[in-house]
Amino acid sequence: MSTLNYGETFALWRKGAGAAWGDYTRHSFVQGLGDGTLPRAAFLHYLVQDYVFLVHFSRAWSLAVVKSETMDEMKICAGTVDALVNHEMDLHVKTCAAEGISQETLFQSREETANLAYTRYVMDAGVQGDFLDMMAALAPCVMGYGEIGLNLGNVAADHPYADWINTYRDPEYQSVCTSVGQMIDGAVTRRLGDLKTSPRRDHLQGRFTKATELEVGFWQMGLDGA
Ligand SMILES: Cc1ncc(C[n+]2csc(CCO)c2C)c(N)n1
Repeated sequence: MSTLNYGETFALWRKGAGAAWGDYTRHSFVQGLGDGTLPRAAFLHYLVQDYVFLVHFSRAWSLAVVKSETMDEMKICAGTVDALVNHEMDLHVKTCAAEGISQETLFQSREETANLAYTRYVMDAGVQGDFLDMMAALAPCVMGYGEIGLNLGNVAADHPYADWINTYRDPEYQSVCTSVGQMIDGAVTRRLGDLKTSPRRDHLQGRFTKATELEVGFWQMGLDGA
């Protein structure tokens, strides 16, 4: 499985999350994206909420810049903030505009509880904890979408969700997952040595698993609110 090259720490956390990881990456929302049966209303509901999500996620990655201890950590985290603020959020605005959702509607959308819970959980991991607490809470988002993109595989150009799927299947996105995974491995070694024997192992696993569960809640919100 190509998730192997997302790093050792991720592999350990992914396994430790147990059933929650499959609930996230194989959620019925994801199956619907893959086979094209996801109702458009559910996708758009998700996209609008995801815009608000990305706003707060950018704030969280910015806090990770503050918590960085090396140039490598700082570069990856600052690069993610740049990608989110200057590229990915624009893409949401354009996709929504193409679907007849105005910028005004997007900006005024009400943040749903499942959405708020996830991003504020990640922010709090950083306020209360250190860089590793943040990485454990941020990793499911980055790596999960990479794995979902690979799982969904090659789709025809006229598939209704081809753009979405290809964004995450793309080698460019896959290499982001690899770099983030390497950076996390380095950050763990630097601070803890061997994660498997570290007293912080369970706490960090708890953060990763909780964030994974919050991703499940996010997909469910997309389906329920449509
Ligand atoms: C709910 C939700 N979870 C994950 C992502 C994916 N994602 C969010 S930020 C980012 C770039 C690196 O952090 C990626 C891939 C999303 N859009 N929405």
